[in-house]
Amino acid sequence: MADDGARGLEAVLAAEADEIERAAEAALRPRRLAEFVGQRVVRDQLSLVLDAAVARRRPPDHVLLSGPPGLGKTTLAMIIAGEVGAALRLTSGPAITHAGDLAAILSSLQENDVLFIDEIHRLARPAEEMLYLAMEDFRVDVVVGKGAGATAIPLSLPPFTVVGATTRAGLLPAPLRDRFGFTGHMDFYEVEDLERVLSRSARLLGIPLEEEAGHEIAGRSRGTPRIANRLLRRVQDWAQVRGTGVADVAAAHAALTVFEVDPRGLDRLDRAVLRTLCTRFAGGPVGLTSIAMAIGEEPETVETVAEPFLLREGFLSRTPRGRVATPAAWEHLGLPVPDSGPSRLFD
Ligand SMILES: Nc1ncnc2c1ncn2[C@@H]1O[C@H](COP(=O)(O)OP(=O)(O)OP(=O)(O)O)[C@@H](O)[C@H]1O
Repeated sequence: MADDGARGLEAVLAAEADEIERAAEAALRPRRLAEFVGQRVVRDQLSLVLDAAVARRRPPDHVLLSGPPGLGKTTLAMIIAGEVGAALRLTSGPAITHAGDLAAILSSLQENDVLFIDEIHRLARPAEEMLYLAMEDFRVDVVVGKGAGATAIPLSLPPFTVVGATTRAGLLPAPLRDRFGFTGHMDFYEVEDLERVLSRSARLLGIPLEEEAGHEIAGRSRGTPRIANRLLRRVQDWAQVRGTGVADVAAAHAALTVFEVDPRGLDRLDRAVLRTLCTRFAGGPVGLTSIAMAIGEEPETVETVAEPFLLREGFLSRTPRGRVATPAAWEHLGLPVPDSGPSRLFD
């Protein structure tokens, strides 16, 4: 009982912390495309699509944004709505458990609304089918009644735009993917772009940020603006509570040490994945689920949060037989690289 109570409290505290994080994040979101840093290709493509829509006085084509978490997909959806002067409705694949939930959302849309569906790859199949009819024909069949007496009443919808976000475009069924007029592939940010994100955020947070400190934080942010902003807020905490009130390089080093973000930007989760792979599974190959279970995480968290970064940084390799730690991973953890290490990659 006491344990349940403690877990309950932990969940409440975690939810509150999440809420605070989300509010802090929202305050730092760019509102216009011109303020959106980096992702030059997607920005250019979007700007063309949006300008054309405004010129034609038509809602823009449906847009799919794909890429790892925290790169700005939600921000871009908000920007799309803002740039064309439309209202934004937000939902997500996991929130729509029945086709009826989606029918309710669709039938309440106003002309030109932008409907943002986060994690669109997690929509249930019946909802997915309803969505592509709505996207193509601006129509939804509302089912009235139950069993043999049920009838589908077609309801026309006003023109609207779907912005779908996915961390895994490959999981989207082709018929749904094909309904999007444009897919923006978002990639990790360069350090220089993150430095620009940080200096903008520091201005908004009212904390003086020294250039060298900005460079240090950006280098440890795993190519991800969400992480850059989060680390900046921790550096701000340190600077204001234990430092001089300025986010200088000493504050950056000290705060990032306290929060266990190492010089290559690996955090606890990344290191847990690598350490488990090296010490419990002898460097692999090993399946994703085994790694996730060994560290008490969801396979999806390991796959979408830690793995893309570890792959990109050359710490991990994916083979048909499972994940393998590269020599760089052993070295980073300060472990001797096993002789057979490199050759196992090519088993
Ligand atoms: N290009 C950018 N310029 C400035 N800030 C950015 C940029 N991209 C993202 N951010 C900031 O990073 C944070 C996370 O962005 P956002 O929520 O849009 O990411 P996301 O890709 O939708 O993530 P998820 O898929 O996990 O919801 C926001 O606070 C936003 O202000």
